[in-house]
Amino acid sequence: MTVPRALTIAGSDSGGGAGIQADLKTFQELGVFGMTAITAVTAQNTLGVQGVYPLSVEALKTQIQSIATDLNPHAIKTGMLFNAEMIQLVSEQVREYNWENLIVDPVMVAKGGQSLLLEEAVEALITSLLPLAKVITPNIPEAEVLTGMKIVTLDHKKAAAKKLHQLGAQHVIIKGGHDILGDTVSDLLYDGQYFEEFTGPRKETKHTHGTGCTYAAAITAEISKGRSVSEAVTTAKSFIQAAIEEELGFGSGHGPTNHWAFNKTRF
Ligand SMILES: Nc1ncnc2c1ncn2[C@@H]1O[C@H](COP(=O)(O)OP(=O)(O)O)[C@@H](O)[C@H]1O
Ligand SMILES: Cc1ncc(COP(=O)(O)OP(=O)(O)O)c(N)n1
Repeated sequence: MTVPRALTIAGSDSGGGAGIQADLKTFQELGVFGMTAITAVTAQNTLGVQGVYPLSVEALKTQIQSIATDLNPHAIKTGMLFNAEMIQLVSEQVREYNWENLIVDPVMVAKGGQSLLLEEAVEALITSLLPLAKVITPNIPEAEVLTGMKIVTLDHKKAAAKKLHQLGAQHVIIKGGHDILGDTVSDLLYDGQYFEEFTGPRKETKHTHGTGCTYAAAITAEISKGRSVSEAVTTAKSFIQAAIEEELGFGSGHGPTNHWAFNKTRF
């Protein structure tokens, strides 16, 4: 039996709700062996980010090399990449190792407003990494930065998704968490030909720290098992819906989502 394996290249969140920690918990819950290459260590809790400590490009390069030359991940996710040098390096290594199942979560800003990507790195993200992506998963503010378009309506979302596809991403998912408030939340998937919407009830809660990381990690886990992008997003949407609905409720600020809610019937 082949064990599905996924690599996350991202930042560490000491609070455990986002970043590497969210990715590993999600991989584990979905039956996927998780591996990590850490870009930066952050000091975070539910109130915000208290510190960002990037690793050297050399340290990142060696971590990815160690994994690539022995452990053969079936899918690779990127999260917080912090600066242009790290984006350049990851792009080179994705090409070098012929990694086709690349899921790019273009993390820019934490919920509390702290920057997790330097402004000057956006261009590298667009020109170097985005064209290598099988799937890119921006939220609305990230899609606005990447496209230079204002996104309010569904037509705006569709136009932005088309632009991101033209820039080279094979599949684009524009997430709806930042949409104008309604009873539902819809994520829009575009594969270059068709649009598909994934819709669920909106939960009124402040405990949404790490939703984007968790969702992209669930997509990555499913793709590492050989699922299609549409199948992977279907499972990921159920996973994040359960993780938000069954809230854990701790911390004085934006608490983490519940990574074991999706599987809780098994315990
Ligand atoms: N309040 C909510 N209720 C239900 N689903 C949500 C809610 N907020 C976000 N989601 C879902 O969580 C995932 C992440 O969305 P989003 O919040 O837009 O990303 P990010 O965390 O990157 O800002 C998406 O699948 C979105 O539909
Ligand atoms: C280390 C680290 N990486 C990514 C994020 C952003 O996570 P996200 O899932 O977008 O959730 P919020 O920060 O928006 O709650 C992070 N905070 N830390």
